[in-house]
Amino acid sequence: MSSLPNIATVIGSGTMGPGIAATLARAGATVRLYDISDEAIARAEAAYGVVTGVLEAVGSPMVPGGSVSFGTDLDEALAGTGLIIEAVPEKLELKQKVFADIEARVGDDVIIATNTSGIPITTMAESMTLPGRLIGMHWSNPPHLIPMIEIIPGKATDLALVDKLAEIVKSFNYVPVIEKEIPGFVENRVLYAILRECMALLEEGIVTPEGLDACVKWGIGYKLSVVGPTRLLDMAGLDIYQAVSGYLNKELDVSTDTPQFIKDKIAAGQLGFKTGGGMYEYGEGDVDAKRKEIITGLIAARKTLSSIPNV
Ligand SMILES: NC(=O)C1=CN([C@@H]2O[C@H](COP(=O)(O)OP(=O)(O)OC[C@H]3O[C@@H](n4cnc5c(N)ncnc54)[C@H](O)[C@@H]3O)[C@@H](O)[C@H]2O)C=CC1
Ligand SMILES: Cc1ncc(C(=O)O)c(C(=O)O)c1O
Repeated sequence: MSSLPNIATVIGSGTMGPGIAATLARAGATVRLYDISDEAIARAEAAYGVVTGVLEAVGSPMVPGGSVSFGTDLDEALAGTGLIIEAVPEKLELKQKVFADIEARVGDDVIIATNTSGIPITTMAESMTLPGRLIGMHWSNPPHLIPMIEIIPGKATDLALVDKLAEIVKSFNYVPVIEKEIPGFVENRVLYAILRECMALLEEGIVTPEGLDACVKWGIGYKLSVVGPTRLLDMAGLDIYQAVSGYLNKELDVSTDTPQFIKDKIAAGQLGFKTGGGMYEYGEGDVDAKRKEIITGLIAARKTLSSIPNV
């Protein structure tokens, strides 16, 4: 019998919600996708169609009986649910308010998971009536394509939940990675270490954005998609790592704030795809074309990576 509850609820239907909901539905769950905004729900219904096409394209197995419904009624969204995944904006007070609204409506045994990118679970749970039921469940974007989920218990989390959630994640063929709590968790700590150095190299004019993307994609991304960083050290030689890290680590960027040029872009309304310009400029139709290219590339890469041994 699947460990995935029959009914699951996703709270927040923005960038992450539709892909999470579709993944759970594909595994057989009746999923309710809830948002406070009618516009967000309308966008999510459209996004769900696209996501379903992507899941077909990667050959994601479909367990009969799964479905997604969309709505702005919280009572309806939570009725009979066994698993709630919160995916509202990354603001502590907002998330705590959402947890209070949920706890007032569901039984004590319902799991509440948060897709926070890195706010400590312990801090979020402080305002809860039953803090033991909150657990971090960090999906990576796009959530219907990246088959890995970080599981992070806070100090108060009931430890039985860790194994239970890991089984749920395995039930839809994703890899659960169980971690100790630390700000940013593991994935974003590694990603943000890379991004910090990348932004410093751009700011200092060491490399162009095109050059940086090519270097990181082929020199680092391609390799690391096949061999993880620990195995990579064995491949390179620990002596080489010692020799290079001995002079290089002290040269790496250690700034603690967001780079000024990024702040300037944000102040000028340049947020990336969502505003038609960011690190790159996009003309008419370019954003849609780039999004398609990225999804097509991720589908092809996932198929290939799934067919080779896990080294
Ligand atoms: N965007 C990304 O690449 C990733 C985001 N995350 C995390 O997932 C969470 C959600 O992120 P996104 O989907 O990007 O955010 P988003 O801003 O795209 O969507 C959030 C949605 O929540 C809705 N919302 C706001 N208040 C609400 C409430 N009280 N009840 C229900 N819905 C409410 C908004 O209307 C919006 O549709 C954040 O914690 C974020 O840090 C995690 C992994 C990747
Ligand atoms: C830039 C960036 N920041 C955060 C996240 C996240 O995992 O929360 C992602 C992502 O890809 O998932 C990201 O790209």
